[in-house]
Amino acid sequence: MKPFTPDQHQAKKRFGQNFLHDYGVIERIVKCIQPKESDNIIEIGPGLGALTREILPHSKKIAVIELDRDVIPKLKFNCDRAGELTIYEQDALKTDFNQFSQAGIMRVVGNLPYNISTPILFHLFQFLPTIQDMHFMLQKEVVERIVAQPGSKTYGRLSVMTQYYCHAQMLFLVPPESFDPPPKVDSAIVRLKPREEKLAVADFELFSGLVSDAFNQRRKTIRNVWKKRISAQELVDVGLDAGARPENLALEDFIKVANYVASTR
Ligand SMILES: C[S@@+](CC[C@H](N)C(=O)[O-])C[C@H]1O[C@@H](n2cnc3c(N)ncnc32)[C@H](O)[C@@H]1O
Repeated sequence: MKPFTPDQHQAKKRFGQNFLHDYGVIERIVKCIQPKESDNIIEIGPGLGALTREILPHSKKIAVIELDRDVIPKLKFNCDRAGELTIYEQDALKTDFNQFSQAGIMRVVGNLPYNISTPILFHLFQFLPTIQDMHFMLQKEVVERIVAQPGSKTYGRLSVMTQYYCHAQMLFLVPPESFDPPPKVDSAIVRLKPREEKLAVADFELFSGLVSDAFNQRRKTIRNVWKKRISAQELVDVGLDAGARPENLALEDFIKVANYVASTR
């Protein structure tokens, strides 16, 4: 394989560019992904190809989505079999991922630009029926929020909504020195597997709205947070403590409340 030359490009802050150069970390990510020849891999933000060039020897179908057109020639230069890559020079946030599903169920990977990682996750949640799994490098705090359980400080809207869609697992931490330039934060790899069985939510908009309202006022009790939607007695009737705080409710509790409110309209 060609030597990797990540110093060939001046990183652009506005694109969240922190290029991975730690080979040990790259190898560990590839081991976690376990790419197979028949996989339909979609990489978001390949940059200079640190990950791409290590996945290419394993998989035949790789599509990459990169917003910064200046890195594309360097990405091609760094990859031994660049001709086998399908390159989309576009914004992942505006990409219709259904277009890739003709090549089979997708495996989405990427060392995401941290400034837009949450919007990218919510964008991808629209395409879950055609996604097998996702492996992302994100800011460590974001991964902690994704996998957080009720009662923890980091548990919030991102935890509930991600866990509604997916099983989430933090795989390992990555220090700033593994990147060039080093970010100001620690990073972590997360694996997201879409739930095989969709959870029974009667009205998704209502559920999502109740979750947002709850965590926008996380210090209040649920009786107060939702007083216009459901009474304290009704909360007790669905099996909840009306004096609990949103951070103490499990995903299933939010669903119970949402389905109850939906049934009373
Ligand atoms: C953190 S860097 C990772 C680069 C490379 N994968 C690596 O690990 O070294 C994020 C990459 O995402 C690209 N990017 C930023 N915003 C994007 C967007 N909206 N859509 C697609 N790619 C984007 C950046 O240009 C950059 O190449």
